[in-house]
Amino acid sequence: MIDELIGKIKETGNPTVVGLDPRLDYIPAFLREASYDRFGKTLEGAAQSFLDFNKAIIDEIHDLVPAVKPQVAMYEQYGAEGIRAYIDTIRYAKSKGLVVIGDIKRSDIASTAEAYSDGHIGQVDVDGQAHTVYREDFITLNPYLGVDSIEPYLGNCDRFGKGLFILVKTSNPNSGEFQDLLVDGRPLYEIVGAKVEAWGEKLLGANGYSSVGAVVGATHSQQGIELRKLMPRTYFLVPGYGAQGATAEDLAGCFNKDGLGAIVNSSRGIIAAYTKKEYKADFSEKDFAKAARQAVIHMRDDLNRVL
Ligand SMILES: O=C(O)c1cc(=O)[nH]c(=O)n1[C@@H]1O[C@H](COP(=O)(O)O)[C@@H](O)[C@H]1O
Repeated sequence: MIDELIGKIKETGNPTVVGLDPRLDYIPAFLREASYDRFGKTLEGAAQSFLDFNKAIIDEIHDLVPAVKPQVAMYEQYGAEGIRAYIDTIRYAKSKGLVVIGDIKRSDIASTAEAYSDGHIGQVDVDGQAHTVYREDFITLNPYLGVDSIEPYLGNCDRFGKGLFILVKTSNPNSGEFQDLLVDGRPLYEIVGAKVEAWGEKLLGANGYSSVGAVVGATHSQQGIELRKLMPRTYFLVPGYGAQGATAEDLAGCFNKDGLGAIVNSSRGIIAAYTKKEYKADFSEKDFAKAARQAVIHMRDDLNRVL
């Protein structure tokens, strides 16, 4: 799967991932009202407004970016209806040629991980009848339980041509609480990074990168530089640009000299761009998706400036 992602990055000349993290707060009122007219102020009403919002944004950005990253929590909180919107968002994004990174951050013992893995990136069996369910291309994982908790996903990556992004150094302010602890004189995130690089060795693609990637927060620029050296074959998913305060300069060290090696996510900074003062003058609420397109162009140019 990493080669498909790299192909799309080269085709668009853009390492930007649009994070599809919808919240009712920034679904434009006209979209929410249209959905409530059909379904009332119900879970279905919320979920339908998310799907309408995502589709409009995907229509505007699919030619500009390689990938989208729906964050499952935003959908899951609305129950079955929310999950339906998550699945329908994945289907729609893929129908437009986008690579889909399902941000599900799962972690459990192997027998349970197998169920997550089969549902998201493999297939499930119903008495001899195989079904593919969520169909993300990549998913995010938490490695805290160790290699046996990751193996069920590695197997499905190989079998179904999928990929992973595994948390190594996260973008949040307290990520150092555990991740920076020194173990035999080495920070834990480095030990995890070396493991992720090793886990990916069997899934190397034609471009020399593995389908087993790492999440490395843009907010920790020095660690990004160190991890880039330590993990030459691992692609980085880099969140934290924009709404969390990281700049293009902060994350430049996550890339290799050839401009590959990392994709950078922005969620609120793109999908809620129309609410921000720098876009308000040019884009009304009705033009929220066009504002998102403009924000993607701005981010693409900003990233390419430092590559
Ligand atoms: O795995 C992630 O994508 C992730 C890891 C991390 O360390 N930090 C982080 O912010 N994320 C996700 O990236 C997105 C960031 O959203 P914005 O801050 O709105 O751009 C959210 O979906 C987070 O869940």
